Amino acid sequence: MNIAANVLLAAGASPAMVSAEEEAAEFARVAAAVTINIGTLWAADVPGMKGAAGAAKETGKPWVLDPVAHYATSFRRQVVGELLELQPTIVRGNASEIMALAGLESRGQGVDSRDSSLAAETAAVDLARRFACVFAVTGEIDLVTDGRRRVWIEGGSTLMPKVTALGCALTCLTGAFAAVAPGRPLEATVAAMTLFAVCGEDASHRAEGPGSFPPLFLDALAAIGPQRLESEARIRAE
Ligand SMILES: Nc1ncnc2c1ncn2[C@@H]1O[C@H](COP(=O)(O)OP(=O)(O)O)[C@@H](O)[C@H]1O
Ligand SMILES: Cc1ncsc1CCOP(=O)(O)O
Ligand SMILES: [Mg+2]
Repeated sequence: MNIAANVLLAAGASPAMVSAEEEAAEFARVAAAVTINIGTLWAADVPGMKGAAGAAKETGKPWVLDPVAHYATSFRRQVVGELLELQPTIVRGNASEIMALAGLESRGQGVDSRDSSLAAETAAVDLARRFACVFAVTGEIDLVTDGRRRVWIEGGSTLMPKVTALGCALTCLTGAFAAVAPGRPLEATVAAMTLFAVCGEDASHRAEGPGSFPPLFLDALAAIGPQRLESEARIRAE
C-alpha cells in the first residue's frame, strides 16, 4: 500500500487505501476510480471489495482488478472469479497470472511471474474478449489489449520485479489514468504502462540495486512531463 500510494502521489493522483466493508462502497462513490488488489487476502475484506466494485459500476467509474497470485489457493481462485463477474474495466497482471486466468499452464512462483508476456498474448486477447474489458500483461515487454487492438510497450528495468508491489502500484496508477480518460480504458492503460516503462528505465540508470531504485523511481515519476514521456515512449500498436 505504501509504495502504491507513493507512486500515485508522485504521478499527481490522490490515493486513498480503503478496505473496510463499512466504508469501501461509500468511499468508491466519492473516488474517481477504484482499484482492487487481492495481494494480502482476508475474508473480512472481500465484502468491501465487492461493494466498492459495485459502487464504481453503479456510478459509471472505472474499476481495475489486480489478480495477484490467484492461482495459488482455492480461496484466491474463488474470490477472483467472483470479482471478475463484477465486470472490471481493466485487469492488470503479470504473465503467469494472465496465463493461469485463461486456464493455461503457467509457472508462477507465489506472487512472482516466471512466464513471458509474449507467451501470455493469446490468453490476454481471449480474456479481453470473454470479459469485454481491457487486459494488461506486464513483464520485460508489456501488452495491452481490448481483444481487438494489441499495444506493446517496451522499457522498464530488470530491477522492477526485484522491488515488491511495483506491479500493484502500476495497477493503481492504471486506475488513476482511467479516471481522467473516460471511455478510453485502453489508451489510459497504455499511458500508465508507458509512464512506468520510461521512468523505470530512467531510474535504473542511476540505481545501484533494488534498494536505491524506489526513491529514484518516485523522483522520475514526479519529474517527467508529457513532452519527454512522448519522446521516450516505445510503443508499437497492432
Ligand atoms: N524484465 C523486465 N524488464 C523490464 N521491465 C520489467 C521487467 N519485469 C517487470 N517489469 C516492469 O515492472 C513493472 C511490474 O510488472 P511485473 O513485475 O510484471 O508485475 P508484478 O509485480 O505484478 O509481478 C511493470 O512496469 C513491468 O513493465
Ligand atoms: C509480496 C506480496 N505478498 C502478498 S501481495 C505481495 C506484493 C505483490 O506485489 P506485485 O504483484 O506487484 O509483485
Ligand atoms: Mg502482481
